[in-house]
Amino acid sequence: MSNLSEAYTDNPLHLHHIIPLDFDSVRTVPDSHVWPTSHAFESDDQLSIPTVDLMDPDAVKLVGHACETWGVFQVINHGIPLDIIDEVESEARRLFSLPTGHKLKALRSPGGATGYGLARISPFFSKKMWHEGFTVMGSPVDHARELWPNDYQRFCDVMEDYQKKMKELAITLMHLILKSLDLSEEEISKVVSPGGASTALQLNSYPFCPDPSRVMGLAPHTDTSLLTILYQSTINGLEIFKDGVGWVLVSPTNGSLVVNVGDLLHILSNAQFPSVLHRVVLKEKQQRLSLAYFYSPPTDFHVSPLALNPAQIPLYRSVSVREYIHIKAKDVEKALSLIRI
Ligand SMILES: C=C1C[C@]23C[C@@]1(O)CC[C@H]2[C@@]12CCC[C@@](C)(C(=O)O1)[C@H]2[C@@H]3C(=O)O
Ligand SMILES: O=C(O)CCC(=O)C(=O)O
Ligand SMILES: [Fe+2]
Repeated sequence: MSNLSEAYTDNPLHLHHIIPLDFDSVRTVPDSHVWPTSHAFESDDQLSIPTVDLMDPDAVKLVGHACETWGVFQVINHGIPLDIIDEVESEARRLFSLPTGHKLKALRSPGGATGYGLARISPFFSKKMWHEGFTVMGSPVDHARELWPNDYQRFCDVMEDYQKKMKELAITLMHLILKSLDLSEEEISKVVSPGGASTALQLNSYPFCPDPSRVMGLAPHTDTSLLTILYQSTINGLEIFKDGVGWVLVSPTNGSLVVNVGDLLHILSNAQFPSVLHRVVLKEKQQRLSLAYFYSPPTDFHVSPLALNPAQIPLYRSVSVREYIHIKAKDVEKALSLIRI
């Protein structure tokens, strides 16, 4: 067993942690979705995460500094044509605007990884999130056929093309990031190779909400990946947690993509590049969409701290991607500390 989808089969979820609310029919927020209001919902909307121009000759240094100090940055001049992003967004809108009963035809199965449903972290929170997602790993044809038996090709073509482009960008970014850690080309090519990677594309929708200040779009979490490349359409909502500051809003900027450090890069960099805690709050009643692309090594790859100088001790034991997914499925909050030496 070595693909990402199979890595999730041993940790099946209960259906009530997969099936989203029937958002079409609710007029008020049900108690199951009301989160305690506290100062924690406040965020700093003045500070901004760094922006890195990928054409900048100093990109290696800039990317390294951003990973070290923020764990997240925006990229511009990333080479992803904006019309391709628009097409994915429009196909995602087509999917999420189907009636709830219809979307359930493509429901993620309890031991499955792909299809329509709640975020995987749902079981760890007592309140439900105001969110619905659709996970794609490679070809989405099986689920697309369930949704549109006679009209699934365009959705598949657009999703596959986007994943190809995202993979190229993820590889470019990984080279820059690992170079900034002073890894040799040989070491880099062990971690990053075009043929060998585990990847997933997550379409996120935060539906229209009658009372946005009482709900949580996506609860605070770190991503499991090496890195995640996120496109957020025009609506605010993404916040990252910065030590000493608190929650910082990441406003969408036209044409830029948000890159964040995931747990696997945290381990690989021996915590020099910490994975960033982030969440989505609803700032407006209107529906918000985002597209998250997760890039990781193959599931049988062992991740351990690299590029240590003689004075440094490894903070984490070696762990395969597959094992780390299992550990995180059991305890999302403690996963990193459970492999700490
Ligand atoms: C590859 C993946 C990362 C992810 C689990 C998944 O199989 C596909 C969905 C991803 C997502 C998106 C929302 C937040 C998150 C924590 C979750 O519950 O599902 C991430 C997962 C992750 O990074 O572990
Ligand atoms: O919707 C967003 O802006 C963030 C989504 C996210 O964090 C994720 O899919 O892991
Ligand atoms: Fe995330």
